[in-house]
Amino acid sequence: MTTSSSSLHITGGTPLQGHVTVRGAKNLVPKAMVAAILGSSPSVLRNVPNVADVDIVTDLLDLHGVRVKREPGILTLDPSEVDRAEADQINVHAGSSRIPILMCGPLLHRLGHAFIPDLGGCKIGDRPIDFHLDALREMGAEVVKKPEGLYLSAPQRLHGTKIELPFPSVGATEQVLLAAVLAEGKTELRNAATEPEISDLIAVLQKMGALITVQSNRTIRIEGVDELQGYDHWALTDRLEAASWACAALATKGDITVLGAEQGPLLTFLDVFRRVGGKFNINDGGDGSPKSIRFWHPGGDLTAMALETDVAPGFQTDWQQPLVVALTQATGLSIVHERVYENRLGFTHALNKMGAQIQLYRECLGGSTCRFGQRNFLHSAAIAGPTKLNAAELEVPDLRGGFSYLIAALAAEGTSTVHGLDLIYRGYEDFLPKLERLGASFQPA
Ligand SMILES: CC(=O)N[C@H]1[C@@H](OP(=O)(O)OP(=O)(O)OC[C@H]2O[C@@H](n3ccc(=O)[nH]c3=O)[C@H](O)[C@@H]2O)O[C@H](CO)[C@@H](O)[C@@H]1O
Ligand SMILES: C=C(OP(=O)(O)O)C(=O)O
Repeated sequence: MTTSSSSLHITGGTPLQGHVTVRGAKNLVPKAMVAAILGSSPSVLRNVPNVADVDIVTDLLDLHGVRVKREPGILTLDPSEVDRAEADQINVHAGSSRIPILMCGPLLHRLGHAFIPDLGGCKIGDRPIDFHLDALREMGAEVVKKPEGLYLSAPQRLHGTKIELPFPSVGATEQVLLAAVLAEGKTELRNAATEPEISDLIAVLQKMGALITVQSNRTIRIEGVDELQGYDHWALTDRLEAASWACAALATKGDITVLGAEQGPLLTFLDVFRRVGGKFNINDGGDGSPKSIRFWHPGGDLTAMALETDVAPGFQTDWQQPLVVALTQATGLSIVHERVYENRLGFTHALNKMGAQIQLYRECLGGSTCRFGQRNFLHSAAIAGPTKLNAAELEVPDLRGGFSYLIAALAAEGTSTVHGLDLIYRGYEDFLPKLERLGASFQPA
């Protein structure tokens, strides 16, 4: 049954089987919406999922005078009357998403000033925004921090500069792109992130008329132009959601076909999935049918493995939590070294309550060192398996951790209760109807 309750009783033990459709990426769509502010004509964005960040950014754009028309899967964004919004109106969205910080460049270009509320997003580390603010200052912005949020102004047009990020941050790379495309002169960004969602944002900006050169050494060169047009763009599919369903298939001994999933952005995940013992079959749409990837557990034992999360093209940190649930069912000792966020393994305590054997370490396990090794964070895990999982009472800690608890409850024996499901709507469109169609057994708590 389908429910909008924020707590569920979930009865495990049934392999998930069937099809789910995955649409545009949570980590691209809201940013492409922000990019529309830069255009001097309307933009059209397609393959848009119903996730919370799209609602939040729709409202923020609306507050700034961007007219957003929503049809199923399609947004039309008209920025012809961009205007200032009051801090107290914007602050309705304080603490709800990470996207508002990316509005700095576009609002500075259009209005000369911007107000940015406190950011939200998953509590998986400190998540500072120093790289963002340093880059904006270097481009000529003035930033004033007040208790209610950040006030930015650019008395003159932002200007190009040379920036080197201390770490290839996704958000800071996007910040520089969105600020540099209309800046005066050239920007050189070194140590940039290269996630597929960034390539897709660059594709959006290129359609708008931006001059962006991507080099092979994490350097991006942007030559500012005087004007950008609107775009028409089909958002890339959410590779993070696709991988989550793959892990659900593996952990529940199921068989799930993810419609919309594409091989390219999932290459690294697919390699790990195969090494653990999962099977997959890729339909790249060559025969005219929709693109999809079928993921299944072939029976027999899964294989423990060591892996480290990393920036692209490495193993994406957002894949880590769902995979850990599957690794509790693998034979032997798996090692997971979380190198992107200092605090993304806390969700494993609840898995241990269910019967998993996961030990956390402050050291960098798995071969390489990272920024967190000398700083006392529990950022490596050793997972002994296979372990039978038993039902438990669970509270969703964050987006991926929450989906991981759903998987764990569906793999466990007995009926679990999962609270705080609202957080999962940040990144998983219609996840309850999808689970229902896959044969999951649940009811409102
Ligand atoms: C909305 C969105 O797209 N979220 C994604 C984005 O988050 P987000 O863009 O916030 O992640 P970043 O890549 O910026 O963060 C990576 C690391 O850099 C650090 N850092 C970042 C910025 C900064 O100014 N200072 C700083 O120290 C962070 O604390 C973190 O340890 O990329 C992450 C890494 O792929 C993903 O897990 C998130 O799903
Ligand atoms: C960490 C994530 O998202 P956000 O950056 O929006 O918190 C995520 O998608 O797993």
